[in-house]
Amino acid sequence: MSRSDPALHRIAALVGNPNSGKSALFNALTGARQKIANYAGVTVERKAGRLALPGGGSIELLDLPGSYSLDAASPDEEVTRKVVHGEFAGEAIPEVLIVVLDAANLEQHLVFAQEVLELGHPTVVALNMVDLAERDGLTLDPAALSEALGVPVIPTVAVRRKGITELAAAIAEAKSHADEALHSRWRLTQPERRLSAKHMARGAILSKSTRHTVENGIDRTLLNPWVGPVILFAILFVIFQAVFAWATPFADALEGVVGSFTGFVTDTVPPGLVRDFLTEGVLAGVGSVVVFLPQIVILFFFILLMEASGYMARAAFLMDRLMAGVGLSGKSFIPLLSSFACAIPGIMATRSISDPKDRLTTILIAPLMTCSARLPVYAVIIAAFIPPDSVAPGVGLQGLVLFALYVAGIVGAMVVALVLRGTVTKGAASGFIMELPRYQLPRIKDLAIGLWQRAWVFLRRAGTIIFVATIALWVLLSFPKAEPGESQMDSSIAGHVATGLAVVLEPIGFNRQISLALIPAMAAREVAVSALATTYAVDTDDEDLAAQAVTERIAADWSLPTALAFLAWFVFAPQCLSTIAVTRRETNGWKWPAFMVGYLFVLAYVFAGITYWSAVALGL
Ligand SMILES: Nc1nc2c(ncn2[C@@H]2O[C@H](COP(=O)(O)OP(=O)(O)OP(=O)(O)O)[C@@H](O)[C@H]2O)c(=O)[nH]1
Ligand SMILES: [Mg+2]
Repeated sequence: MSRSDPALHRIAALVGNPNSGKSALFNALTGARQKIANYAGVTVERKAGRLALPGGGSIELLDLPGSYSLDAASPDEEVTRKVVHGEFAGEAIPEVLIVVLDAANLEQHLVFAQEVLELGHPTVVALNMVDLAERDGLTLDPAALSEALGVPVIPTVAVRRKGITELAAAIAEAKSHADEALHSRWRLTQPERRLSAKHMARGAILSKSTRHTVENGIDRTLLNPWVGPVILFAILFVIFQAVFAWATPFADALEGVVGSFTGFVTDTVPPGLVRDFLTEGVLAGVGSVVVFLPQIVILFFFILLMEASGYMARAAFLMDRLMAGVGLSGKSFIPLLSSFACAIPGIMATRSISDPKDRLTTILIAPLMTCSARLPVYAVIIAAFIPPDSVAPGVGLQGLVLFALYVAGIVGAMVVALVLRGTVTKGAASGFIMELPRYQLPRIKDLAIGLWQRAWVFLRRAGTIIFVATIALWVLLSFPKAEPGESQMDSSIAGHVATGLAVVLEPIGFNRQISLALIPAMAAREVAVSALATTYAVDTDDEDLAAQAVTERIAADWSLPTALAFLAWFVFAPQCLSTIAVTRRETNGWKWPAFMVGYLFVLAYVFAGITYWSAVALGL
């Protein structure tokens, strides 16, 4: 299709990275004269408007979706590529391209700008958001940039209509050259574009404030390919140490409170069903979960701190390389990171991943990230079996084991991703460019609100889903009542179920208490802890023994290989129904949730088994 085909409209198009301000410029240039339709065959919006040119005449202006590259990755980018190449039927090649740059992120935005310029169309560059660049302490030199790019560069502030007239004039000027022959430029490779973007950005920046220089210096260290990951690893290590070291006094205090409640109920309520319900069901069960509140709060304190300070985006940037190694992009990092809180928001966050196979892979591995519901389970076993020793000054063994469990989940996820990308979700990895926010001192108030919200979510779970699941288990454990001389556990309904399950679970070292705890834990993982507490409380007639914390009962009752196998199980097992439900919703069917549950159970069983038998063989 020829550019001078008179049957077609003469058009100009706004292109640029996402969030550079294309739509804002589009609105400023066209005012209310807009038409919104869809591109043929795709759901991407075609936003067009009429731009009156200074000196008479007008041209149709297109607002294209943001893209990072003309090698289309997402449906949005595909539209941009087709439009600038004139591949859409009934759509002319744009006579003028307006490349929109974010002046505050110049280096990054210049990469795509060069790719557009290589097409050789008449082009104008809008250096947008100069107000934000100034706020960041950057003074830019549009003339130098224009020299380097070989096209006019117009500084603009779209939201304040600054530079709009100048931009329209430059578009009119470029349009008058539109009938000259195309002359494509030398094509660069992506790394070459990056390098020259760096030089051009440097040349266009006249001065920087000290703040900008300091931040760049910090980034040079934190984002250094060798030093950066070491620092990230060290930070995570400190976090997991703190989860144990700082929480202990608070957890002990909470345990004391639960203990005195139990004492109070035992003293005041006459023996019988009501007392058993309160002590064995409510206090032993729900109380055993609530004592983990300090650890949850400490973990989220650090996560919120990393988010608010701007470090989290840097961590994602560092992870991008690692992710590329297993066939995923850095885009998967944020969903996977959210999964450390809970897989449900994590899986929902995968909607931002454009490549469907990337997205599916990310959904399938999200449950392997250690969600906060697993923390109580890990913590209770670690407290029971791992002595609170120091392996080095300031390095506690318990924190180290917890750290190892988190790492095991991550490594597991990466290996699974690698396997999936080579088999069920085969395909090439897509590229990823991310904007790094500025560093900020976190505000105490925001942190406090964030922590309060997390703590409240946890307590609400304890009061609802965990409470209900624990009480249901208590009922199943308490009836029918045992004959004198029989154990309550053996005669109860739950006991019979456990005996049935033991056939499958005994080979991997699980005892009957564990078999029983795993079923209600499908509702929420923390229930495993409350279920164990209730099971042990029901299973004894000895008041003193019943009042003991679940940690002590487990320490006395389980072998170390069993405890380790239980931990290994929880690293992999798909232990919560809500995750399965959200996977069904996000993948539109039962196929992928079924696949996910299947592979996770197999991994959990195999790894728990391997752990158990290795530990037994080592004589632990
Ligand atoms: N301060 C400032 N903000 C701007 C400027 N131009 C745009 N913005 C804001 O930047 C944000 C992104 O602008 P959009 O116009 O939506 O960006 P876009 O390039 O169309 O983004 P996509 O359509 O996602 O590719 C909006 O919140 C705008 O209000 C500017 O010159 N200065
Ligand atoms: Mg837009």
